[in-house]
Order: sequence, then C-alpha cells, then structure tokens
Amino acid sequence: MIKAGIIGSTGYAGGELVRILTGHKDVEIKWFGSRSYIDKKYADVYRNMFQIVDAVCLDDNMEQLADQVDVIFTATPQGLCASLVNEEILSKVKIIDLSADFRIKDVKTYEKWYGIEHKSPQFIEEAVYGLCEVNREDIKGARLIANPGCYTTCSILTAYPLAKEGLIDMDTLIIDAKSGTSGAGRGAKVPNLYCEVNENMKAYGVATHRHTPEIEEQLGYASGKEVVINFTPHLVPMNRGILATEYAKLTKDVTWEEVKAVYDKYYANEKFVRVLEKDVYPETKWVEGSNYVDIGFKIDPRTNRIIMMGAIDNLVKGAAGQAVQNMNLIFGLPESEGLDLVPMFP
Ligand SMILES: NC(=O)C1=CN([C@@H]2O[C@H](COP(=O)(O)OP(=O)(O)OC[C@H]3O[C@@H](n4cnc5c(N)ncnc54)[C@H](OP(=O)(O)O)[C@@H]3O)[C@@H](O)[C@H]2O)C=CC1
Ligand SMILES: CC(=O)N[C@@H](CCC(=O)OP(=O)(O)O)C(=O)O
Repeated sequence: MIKAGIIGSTGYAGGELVRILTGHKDVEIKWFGSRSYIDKKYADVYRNMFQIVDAVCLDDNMEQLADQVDVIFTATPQGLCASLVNEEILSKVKIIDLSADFRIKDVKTYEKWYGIEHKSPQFIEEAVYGLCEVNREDIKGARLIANPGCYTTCSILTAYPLAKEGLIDMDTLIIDAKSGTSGAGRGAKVPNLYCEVNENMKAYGVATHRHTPEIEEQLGYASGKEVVINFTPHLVPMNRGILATEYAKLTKDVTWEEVKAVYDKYYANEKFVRVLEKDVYPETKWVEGSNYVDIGFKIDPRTNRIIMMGAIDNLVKGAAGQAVQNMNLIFGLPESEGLDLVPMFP
C-alpha cells in the first residue's frame, strides 16, 4: 500500500485528490493537510465524505509528513511548495506539486509572471513536467513532479502532435480558453461570487495570464523553436470544465484524414486522450468527472487555418487526475489505476 499525504487537502484540487485516492486500491491517505481546519474532521469540511473519510485535518508540516508517507501531494497556492521542500525531504518521499512552482525552467520567467521570488530554484532543473502523455519515461524516475496547469494541459495536448510534426505555423497560434469557476479555487474572492459569475462571461488575464509562458515553453520543446502566443482565458458560469479553442495557419495542404493520422500517431494508444470523429467537437460535459481529454478539429480552407478544440475537467485531468496518473507512473502501477472514472452526464 502506498501511503499518501495531501498538503492542501481542503481546497478544490486537494478535495478532488481525496475523492480519487479514496477509490484507489493501492493507496491509503495518511495525512489530510490543512491550514484553516486543523483538528476538524475532514468530512465536516466536505460533507460528501461523510462515512467515507473518518480522518481529521492535520497541520501542513512537510518535514513531519516526509517520515510517514511515500508520496506528498501539494495542492497549495503558488510558492508554498517551493518554500517547504528541501533535499532531506526529497531523499525520503516523492513530491507531486499541483502548483506552478516547478513547471517553468527559467526562474526569472517564473518570478516575472507569478510576481513572487522562487524559494527553491535549485530543484527546478530536476523537476519533471508531469504531462504524462509527453514525458512518461522521465516521470517514472522522478522525485519531484511539476503537475501541469489546467489550461495548459488542455491547450498543450490539443496542439502537441501538430506542433511536433511542423503542421502548424507556431507564429500564428492563438488560444482562446474558457474555464468553470472551480478553477479559481475554494477561497472567497469577489470576482467569483455567484452574482458576478452566474449568467455572465468574462475574459481575464488578457495578455498577462500566468499560463502563457508554460504553454509557450512546452510547445516550444515540441516544435523545436521559440513560441510566442496569444492566450486568452475566460470565466464561464459552470462548476467544472475547460474548453480550449486554438487557431493556427497550416504549413501545407492537408485533409482531415491526414491530420487525424498525425493525432493518431501520438494518441492512438493513449487511454486518456480521445480524438473525436470528423465534424464532432468536444464538449466539457463529455469529460466531466473523468481524466479524459477530448480533442476535435476542423480545417477551414477559406483561411488556411486549422481550428483545434480540446476539453478537460480542470479538477481531474487538469489537476488531481493527472497527479494520480503521475503517481501511478512513479510507483510502477498501471497508469489508469484509480482513474477509471466514467464521465458524468448531464
Ligand atoms: N482548481 C483547479 O482547477 C486547479 C488548481 N491547481 C493548483 O492547485 C493548487 C490549489 O488550488 P485550489 O485547490 O484551486 O485552491 P483552493 O484555494 O481551493 O485551496 C488551497 C488549499 O491550500 C491550502 N493553503 C492555503 N494557503 C496555505 C498556506 N499558507 N499554507 C498551507 N496551506 C495553505 C488551503 O488550506 P485551508 O483551506 O485549510 O485554508 C487549501 O487546502 C494551486 O496551486 C492551483 O494553482 C492546478 C490545476 C487546476
Ligand atoms: C478560473 C481560474 O481562475 N483559473 C485559474 C487557473 C487554474 C489554476 O488553479 O491554475 P493552475 O492550473 O496553474 O494550477 C486561473 O486563471 O488562475
């Protein structure tokens, strides 16, 4: 049995980790970490866990936790994991960080986009970017996983095969993405109040969103050249889900079938990536509650552009599900263990 601790178990991403790991046959959650609910029963924080989780919340003490578990998930605000981790801890446990602390290889880029000083730059190089479909082999041997962001997981996987094969002109790539409100976390914030979000849609972080350099870096590795994109996120009135719509010029004349063959080259054997049939476009409802990424695309001959669309559940493939997929790879378990989550509909 793998013993797991979750720092930030009372947030939305942490809560989703609890839900998924509770159903994982090889994992026992030993530590339900919290800052605000110490000594309170976890099921009193999330009453959906009544008679399922009996534990109480514990202090977020990474040093103490490292002696008691095999893997620590940090589902905490930006900067916290980097401020806690040290060599002794990493010599004892695997760390899967759901925040952005170790996602970006250039520390100056991280500090510029996040507006905080990085407290452990010495671990950035060894951290593995935990996008399982792309970095599977490196993940298996990692001590520290930088679990990808939600918008980024969706945006990168949707464009990755075409970027890798040089089928799209990366200078023309524009990503327009929408997210449900759980993406903003459980903490109270005025822009996320019911009256502000319900019956409303808004762009935010225009030309400044912190996921931009993460997408650029990863698609840069894929295409082999520097990538600079427009990325515009929107908040939409739903709980979960991300839909990314991506536009780019094609570099040559291709048919739908030829593009599909490129996607199949990379994803035909990927359980969690579903490339949809011709003229079928992803919907967030089709992936809700699951670890799937659904991808569809259309070639527009009038503009010589391809329009690629991807959908994920931000809390599952965009956070906790991908984190568990990473854990399975690290511990040599079947990659989909605990993740056979059938999408819920409606
Ligand atoms: N929500 C999403 O869709 C996604 C989130 N993520 C990432 O996961 C992380 C958590 O996000 P999310 O769950 O949305 O956020 P929430 O605000 O819902 O949860 C934050 C969690 O961190 C804990 N926490 C906050 N401050 C501290 C602190 N100073 N010390 C210790 N613990 C602290 C909170 O504890 P308490 O409640 O007990 O105060 C809570 O458990 C973030 O890095 C986010 O970027 C990644 C992908 C998607
Ligand atoms: C709707 C919303 O606010 N979404 C968050 C992104 C989700 C998240 O928590 O970011 P990571 O995936 O990088 O961890 C945001 O825009 O900052």
